[in-house]
Amino acid sequence: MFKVSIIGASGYAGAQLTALVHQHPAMQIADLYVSADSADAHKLFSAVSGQYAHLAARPLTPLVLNECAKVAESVDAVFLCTPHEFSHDVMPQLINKRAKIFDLSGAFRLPDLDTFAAFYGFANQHASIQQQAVYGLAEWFADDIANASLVAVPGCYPTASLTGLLPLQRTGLLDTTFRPVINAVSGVTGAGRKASLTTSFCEVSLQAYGVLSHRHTPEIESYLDQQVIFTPHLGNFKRGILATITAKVKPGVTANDVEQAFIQHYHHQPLVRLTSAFPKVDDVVNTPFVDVHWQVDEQSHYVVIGCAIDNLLKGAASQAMQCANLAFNLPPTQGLLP
Ligand SMILES: NC(=O)C1=CN([C@@H]2O[C@H](COP(=O)(O)OP(=O)(O)OC[C@H]3O[C@@H](n4cnc5c(N)ncnc54)[C@H](OP(=O)(O)O)[C@@H]3O)[C@@H](O)[C@H]2O)C=CC1
Ligand SMILES: CC(=O)N[C@@H](CCC(=O)OP(=O)(O)O)C(=O)O
Repeated sequence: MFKVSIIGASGYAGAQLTALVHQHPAMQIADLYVSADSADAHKLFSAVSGQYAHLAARPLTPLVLNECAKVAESVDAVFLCTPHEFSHDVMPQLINKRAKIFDLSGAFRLPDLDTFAAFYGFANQHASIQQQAVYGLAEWFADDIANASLVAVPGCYPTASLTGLLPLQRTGLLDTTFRPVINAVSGVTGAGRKASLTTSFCEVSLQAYGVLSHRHTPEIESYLDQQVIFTPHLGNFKRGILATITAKVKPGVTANDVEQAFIQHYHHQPLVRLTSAFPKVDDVVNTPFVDVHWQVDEQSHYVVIGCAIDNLLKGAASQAMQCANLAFNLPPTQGLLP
């Protein structure tokens, strides 16, 4: 059995991951952590996350910062489901110990440190750690993930966006003079569990935010190798992301070329479902799948691609688990599908 500790276990992503580890046949939970001064310190996980009230009673342990190295020495995997700043600050203590590290935050996703500072508002001061980080988009970087000591698990919007665009980009079908336009709507859990005015029940109403400035724009561009226009929206539902992407293919590219690109890249990927109609959020919520569908207009060369995921699963916890399965040489869907 692989021993696993989860830091940030009381948050939305951390609680989901805790449940996934619990049901995984080859993993066992060692410790669940919250911050040293957390209001939830010493409470039971099952009491804080009532959805998991049926799980065995486990305390949320306050994490003493200078003891993080010990955590990484005592287990096989550490999942960080914590704010970007915390993941950044703690990483020197965690990395290159016994544990493989899976960081769900954005701290180590952007290889270009100037871009990182511009979009995150603080500097990534660990350039050598950044060089060790592997991007955890499981279907696309499986070999690197298998050998990584630090996996930077992608953001939820980039997972949906890159899954839709990479097949066309990698097969050279995209008209690169046209920036793909990504409009995506996320459920409110995407913003995390902490109370805020923007995400309070009476305030949430479908609205664009982060227009032309969201930190997921450079993340998508870094791994697509192509500039995009990305507009996120907050929707008045709890879970799920629907990304609708408008791109242009090169003149002469047919609908069949586009279909073959998706089939070639995804026919052997059990968690990518090429659906027969544009995807619905409800079909992926509480599942580890990404659903993908597209339509091509051969006259105008436009293609519209729809991708749906559960932001807390394929957009966070189940993708982290896919990465851990790859890193431990386990079947990629183990613990994720019945
Ligand atoms: N929600 C989503 O859809 C997605 C989130 N992510 C990323 O995953 C991470 C977690 O997100 P999410 O679950 O939404 O956030 P939440 O705000 O719901 O949870 C954050 C968790 O981190 C803990 N925490 C905060 N500060 C510290 C600290 N200094 N030391 C240890 N634990 C700490 C919190 O507990 P406490 O404050 O009580 O200590 C809580 O358990 C973030 O980096 C987010 O950007 C990535 C993809 C999708
Ligand atoms: C609805 C909502 O607020 N979503 C979050 C993205 C969640 C995510 O993917 O998180 P990280 O990239 O931060 O890890 C946002 O737009 O900031």
